[in-house]
Amino acid sequence: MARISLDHIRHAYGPKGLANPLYALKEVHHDFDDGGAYALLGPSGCGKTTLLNIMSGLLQPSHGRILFGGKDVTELSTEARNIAQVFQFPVVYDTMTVYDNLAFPLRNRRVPEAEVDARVRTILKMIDLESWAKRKAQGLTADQKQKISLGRGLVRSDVNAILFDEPLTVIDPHMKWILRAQLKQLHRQFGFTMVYVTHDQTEALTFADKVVVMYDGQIVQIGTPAELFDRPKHTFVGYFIGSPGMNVLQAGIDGDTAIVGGERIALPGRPVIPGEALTELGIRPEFIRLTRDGLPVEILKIEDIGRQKIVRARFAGQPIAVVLREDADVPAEPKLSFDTAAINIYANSWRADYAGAGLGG
Ligand SMILES: Nc1ncnc2c1ncn2[C@@H]1O[C@H](COP(=O)(O)OP(=O)(O)OP(=O)(O)O)[C@@H](O)[C@H]1O
Repeated sequence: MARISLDHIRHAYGPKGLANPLYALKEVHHDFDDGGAYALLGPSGCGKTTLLNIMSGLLQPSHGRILFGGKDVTELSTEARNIAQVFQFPVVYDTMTVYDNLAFPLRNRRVPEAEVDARVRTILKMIDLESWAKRKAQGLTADQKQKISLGRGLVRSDVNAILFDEPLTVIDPHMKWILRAQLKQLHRQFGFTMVYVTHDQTEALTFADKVVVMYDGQIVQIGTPAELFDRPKHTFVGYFIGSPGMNVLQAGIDGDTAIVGGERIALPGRPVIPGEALTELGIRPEFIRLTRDGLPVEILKIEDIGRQKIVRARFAGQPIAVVLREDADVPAEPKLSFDTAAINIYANSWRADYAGAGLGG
């Protein structure tokens, strides 16, 4: 296992030496800790696969270096980096048995046969294909084949890291939960450094200790699921994590008060706003209540989604969502109350710290 350091990495596809290249990765400067379980989360086209392929050596970055345990591996091939990689679609040898497919990476490295057998049996059990061990892979379904790909990624215990690129896309939903839980358990047991690409927030939040949120070729926040929920660093994180996402309202700032369409909202402190920034107020729907006293609001509709109600409303001319417990009463003429401590202020889309309030970070 190794710490993976990305040292000022940037990447542009297409011919080298263009005056104004279009960067698929703008600037990534970050360390992935030895033994960490990370998810790279973001929408389609934000650069997740590009970043993963730079780590594995499938792609050479246009700028910057990549280090494993402090050693520069930028010029090294995938094989020389000693990485296991699992892709979105199955990569299996159809003419080999399921057992031999799993044994292949170990036999390739001349691991003693007794050890090969022990490891392959463990993995067969994990992916629930024990009864298929002696059958040729060509007869399997796409999702069984993908389980073999996953198993091949996990069979070696001596890799520097295991990289997963949306590995559960073709797996049925029930099996997804099981495999994800097993990956997590394997991580706890063996301490592999794991990097897992996904655009699915549930997948990212359940798998990873640290979620790396990417947007438009940049890492916008790295944090625990709780940090991403409570203190989104960028309005995109607020919007992308959570369902519905964070409310983002255009707001003016007057000391420790936000002004939204003429309504004054107390803040937990005085936000530090650089120069002429565009300012917004962010609050998650879970931290707004409908009360008898408070700010005027127009209710548009109430969606009952089982254990919760989502209230869609208009506040000071802007759309707003409120999440209520299923049994919560909505007063006859409801008003809005914000949980002051849960309000984040954004300047040019980035979260501003509150001066001296100890809420930064
Ligand atoms: N081989 C390529 N040549 C040119 N442009 C590319 C190539 N691969 C990716 N891109 C572009 O680079 C950007 C980042 O793509 P990337 O595949 O890394 O994103 P992603 O977040 O993994 O998306 P997805 O979830 O759809 O796979 C996109 O604009 C994409 O069109």
